Amino acid sequence: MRRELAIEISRVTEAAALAAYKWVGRGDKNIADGAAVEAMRHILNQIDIDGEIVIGEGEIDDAPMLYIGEHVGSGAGDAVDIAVDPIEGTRMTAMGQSNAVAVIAVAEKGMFLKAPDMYMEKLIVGPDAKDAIDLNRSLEQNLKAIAFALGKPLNKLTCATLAKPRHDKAIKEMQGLGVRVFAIPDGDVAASVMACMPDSEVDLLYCIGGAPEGVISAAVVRALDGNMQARLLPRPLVKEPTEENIRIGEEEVARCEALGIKVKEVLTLEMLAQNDNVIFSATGITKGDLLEGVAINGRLATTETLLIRGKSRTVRRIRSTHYLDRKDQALKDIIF
Ligand SMILES: O=P(O)(O)OC[C@H]1O[C@](O)(COP(=O)(O)O)[C@@H](O)[C@@H]1O
Repeated sequence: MRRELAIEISRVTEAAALAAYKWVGRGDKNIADGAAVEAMRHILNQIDIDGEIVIGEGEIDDAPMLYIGEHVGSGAGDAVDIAVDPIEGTRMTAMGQSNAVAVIAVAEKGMFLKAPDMYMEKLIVGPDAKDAIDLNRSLEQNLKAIAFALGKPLNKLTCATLAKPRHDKAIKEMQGLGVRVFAIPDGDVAASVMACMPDSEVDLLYCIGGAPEGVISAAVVRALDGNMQARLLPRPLVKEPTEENIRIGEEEVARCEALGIKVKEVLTLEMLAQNDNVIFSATGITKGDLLEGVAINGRLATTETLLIRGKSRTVRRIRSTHYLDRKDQALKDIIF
């Protein structure tokens, strides 16, 4: 992938964040998501790539834009696979809460696992603990191995997770071992980035979240030389085993089988993102632990973007000032 593509990709998440901002705190996550999707697609189609969405907004039947299999870009240039989450934290956006981001990951063709939209158990660490994780072992064994690799006692270890009832037991267990737990309401991609960033106080991420978010996280883990292991979990193993959830679970297993993936089997980082020639871009929508949110003052908007290019392992923080009246008309129609 040509080097300049990274900068062009950062414009995609900037546009999505600006579009989402209009809907921050307005209570409708679907409208917010729709605006971010439209903005993302608009900019993607201006870029010289032969891109295919492999992690997106769903199948063609239920997602009019950025559906899985959709081709984006001018068709000229690098053939790439693209994983998008136009709003990672739709509920936070709708409720005006912190930590919502727009994210995208781009890789060479065929490098991302085409994971179905189901739950995924994820364990992520940064470079210094990359050899310490094994999802076949217990959480306690993993925490001890990570602490040992980092040369610190368990009570100096910090784990990010999602504050969901399904994690109550794990959170209690970790806290019982003395581990400090940051349980955020939503948004495990940003937390995954923090687990791998050299200047972050988060040592690991452990949670059950979305598989699409897991693949996007794998891209950034790859780029930052961390490690990740994961397991796809059918819905009844995560939610109440109601009739509906059992039916969904059976569909998920069938999807996985069709893709040649075994549910509940440990997936390594190499299976999730096959090499580190990836581009990852995230722009803050609302202010968060990782990024500043969008701020608009009259015709001026500022955004903060984290842009990571795996090949060179360059991490850029880009603070942009946008003169909104100079944007092209199609983008203005989405943003205003
Ligand atoms: O809301 P659930 O079902 O617990 O799913 C968890 C997933 O939802 C999120 O918290 C938010 O995702 P969206 O905003 O894209 O829906 C993800 O970060 C996480 O992986």
